[in-house]
Amino acid sequence: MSAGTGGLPVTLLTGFLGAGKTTFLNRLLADPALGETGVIVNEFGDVPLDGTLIETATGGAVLEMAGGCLCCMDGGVLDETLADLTEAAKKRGRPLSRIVIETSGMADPMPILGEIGASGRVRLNGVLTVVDCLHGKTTLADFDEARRQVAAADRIVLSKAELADADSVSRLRRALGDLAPRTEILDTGEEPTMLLGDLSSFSGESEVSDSVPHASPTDGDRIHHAPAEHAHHRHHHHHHGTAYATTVVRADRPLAPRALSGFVEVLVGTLGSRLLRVKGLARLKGETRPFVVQAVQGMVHPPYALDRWPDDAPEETALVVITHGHRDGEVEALFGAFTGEVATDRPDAAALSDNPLAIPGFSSF
Ligand SMILES: Nc1nc2c(ncn2[C@@H]2O[C@H](COP(=O)(O)OP(=O)(O)OP(=O)(O)O)[C@@H](O)[C@H]2O)c(=O)[nH]1
Repeated sequence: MSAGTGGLPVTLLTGFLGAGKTTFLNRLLADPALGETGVIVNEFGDVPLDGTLIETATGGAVLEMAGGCLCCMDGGVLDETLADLTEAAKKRGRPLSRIVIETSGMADPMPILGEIGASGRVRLNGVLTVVDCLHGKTTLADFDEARRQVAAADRIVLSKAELADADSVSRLRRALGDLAPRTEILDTGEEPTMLLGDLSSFSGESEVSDSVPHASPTDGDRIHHAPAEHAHHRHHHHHHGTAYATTVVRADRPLAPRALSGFVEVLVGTLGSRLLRVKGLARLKGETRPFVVQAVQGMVHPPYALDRWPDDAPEETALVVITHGHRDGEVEALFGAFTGEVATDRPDAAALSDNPLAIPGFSSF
């Protein structure tokens, strides 16, 4: 994407579900050389976690948009958000020197780039696309959104290289080279200024057409914007309504760690390639701190504790599960089997008797 002139520079940070966008962004934001950076985070699913994780890591100004998808929103929503973020920073006496927009993992970058281009107040610095070395190759083969994210990149940043073997990283690099032959591929370990600096000197695939190749703040301001309804979905290249399903499972009682880990492991095993993402906070027995729970496709990442519960989050377990292809109630049924929580969208008796894992006594965790 070629950069515009004038206005505050905006970098679009994209990449498929769980690729490592937030982790990478936290690393970048920790570098004082980057100056005051405003962040707009867009998550799919109504448990906003990325904003909390970024605030926790940086204490910076974060403006969060949760529960919708930026590329499906009405025109003008992003522009208003950019204005609010800039104003809030000015009021704090810390004017911004750049803005990063982290898209949701299923976002098509093109409509968002259109919105940035239409905004008179900012200029596009470029598009950074994070690609996960563990899952990138299959994700690129299976999901149009992932290919469009790569095709739009000015720079591609590889994450999780240390978890993958050298051969699969080379194969991934070749696949990326086919999709975006002129785009530089870097590692998340590069110098932050190199990664987030002026991207305009690197020309990626500056035109993304419809013919994308088919492969087989502690003191920060946080403003919540209500997402537009998906009914306003414009015609572009993804179909959240049908292809992806987002389920939120909740429990207000503290959970036994074994029940939680059992749920996540069996979910991964049962859903197989249909499972794309699990993330959220858990309230565990004997713990006052919340635990961050994360899985990306078949990989369960180690949970860790935050120092405290976010101010705006209830002290309860709330996990977002994103699947590709949906069977009604299956995620809720598994959660119920491990935690003793009944599915909320079905009559309790049915939820329990249909439960494939209802082992007597097990739900007493
Ligand atoms: N080992 C390792 N783990 C990583 C790396 N990058 C991300 N992760 C882990 O991968 C999981 C997902 O990372 P996130 O940064 O939340 O990914 P994301 O792209 O922001 O996720 P979504 O916003 O849900 O699409 C987390 O458990 C991270 O700790 C990496 O380079 N190495």
